[in-house]
Amino acid sequence: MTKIIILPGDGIGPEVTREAVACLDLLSDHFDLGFRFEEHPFGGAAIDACGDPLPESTLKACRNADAIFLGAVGGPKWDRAEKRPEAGLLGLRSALGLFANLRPARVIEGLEDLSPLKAKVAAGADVLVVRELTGGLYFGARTDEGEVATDLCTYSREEVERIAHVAFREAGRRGGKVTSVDKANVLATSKLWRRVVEDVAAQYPDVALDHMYVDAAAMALVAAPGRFDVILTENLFGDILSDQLSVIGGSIGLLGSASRGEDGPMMFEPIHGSAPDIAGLDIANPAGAIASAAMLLELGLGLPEQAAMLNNALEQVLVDGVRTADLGGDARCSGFGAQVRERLEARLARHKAMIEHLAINRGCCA
Ligand SMILES: NC(=O)C1=CN([C@@H]2O[C@H](COP(=O)(O)OP(=O)(O)OC[C@H]3O[C@@H](n4cnc5c(N)ncnc54)[C@H](O)[C@@H]3O)[C@@H](O)[C@H]2O)C=CC1
Ligand SMILES: CC(C)CC(=O)C(=O)O
Ligand SMILES: [Mg+2]
Repeated sequence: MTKIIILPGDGIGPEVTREAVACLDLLSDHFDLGFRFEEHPFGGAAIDACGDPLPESTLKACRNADAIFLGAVGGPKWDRAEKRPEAGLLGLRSALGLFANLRPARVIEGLEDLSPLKAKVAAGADVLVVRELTGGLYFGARTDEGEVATDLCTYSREEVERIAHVAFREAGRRGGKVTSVDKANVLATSKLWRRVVEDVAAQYPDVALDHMYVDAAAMALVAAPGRFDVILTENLFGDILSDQLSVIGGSIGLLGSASRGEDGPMMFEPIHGSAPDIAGLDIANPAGAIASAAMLLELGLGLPEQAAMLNNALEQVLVDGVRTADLGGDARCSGFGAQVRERLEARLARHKAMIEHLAINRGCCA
């Protein structure tokens, strides 16, 4: 039995999560993977249920899970809540030690028209953002004295080292290049970041390293996304740059992500938020959630064959021209999910036929 904790959250979170989990369920049935899905309150929904965005029971279930899947949290309903839904998300990432957040983005071949960039600029763009997830401004001390407020940004050598190792290892498996993004012309934390990244780079002679200031990197991402392979950056910069990067492939609704720590269960979530402006309308794009489910299969559970099947089915739906509103179409969230499962079922049927064919042949030869 494989226990997968589901945190649908708020806004479009439950809508996109439903589509992704249905894909996982289909694969579990076909391959007899024994997935058991356990849903828990989280974010605004948990505030409504018990006054806490991260209830103790939810955290306990996550700690004991094989993998965690999250929709999204937040929304205007809780803007004035004593503890906001987003505090639950930061608390969960921190409690599970999920310091590394991987956000891959690419322009799919033949789908350059989805990019707002010129086809020539977009072609071949394939970037992995490795975002530090449990340090920096989001986790520093805050003060708010009414007319003056502060947020403290802190990074230690150890925090930079461990995320840098993740980025260099990923680059070694991909295009062999890390671009470290900071603001080392101004910020002390960025100066430390750059020194430590240089030190770690010395251990990876086959991976090229360059540095960019975050403002120039934001510009280069839209001017020449093809120059990047792995972007290594801190929490705030990674949050902002990955939303920007998502548009290069078409829409924020397309991107999934994986978060991991030194050990323990990994967490998977689309990079978007709860999108209150479209919640409840069944028009959200579930592709990012489904891509996150594929990452869960591959990185969380070590099932690359099943992950590839799901990714192929997802890509085929886009190649076939099915588009949700964010991509200029009129497909529904549920309809898009159903189309992915239809393509997936066709692949599973072919897989079953192939296994039966091999079994018959083996029987003949025995
Ligand atoms: N991981 C999480 O749970 C995150 C939560 N949030 C929270 O979500 C709430 C809304 O934040 P926003 O700044 O509006 O960011 P957002 O990512 O929710 O939405 C930004 C824009 O993108 C669109 N969009 C997002 N996902 C989409 C999808 N799957 N399909 C089609 N369109 C999509 C939305 O309609 C909106 O116009 C806030 O409370 C914020 O704190 C924001 C980012 C991440
Ligand atoms: C609460 C926020 C830090 C969530 C977010 O925007 C993200 O992780 O992408
Ligand atoms: Mg974000």
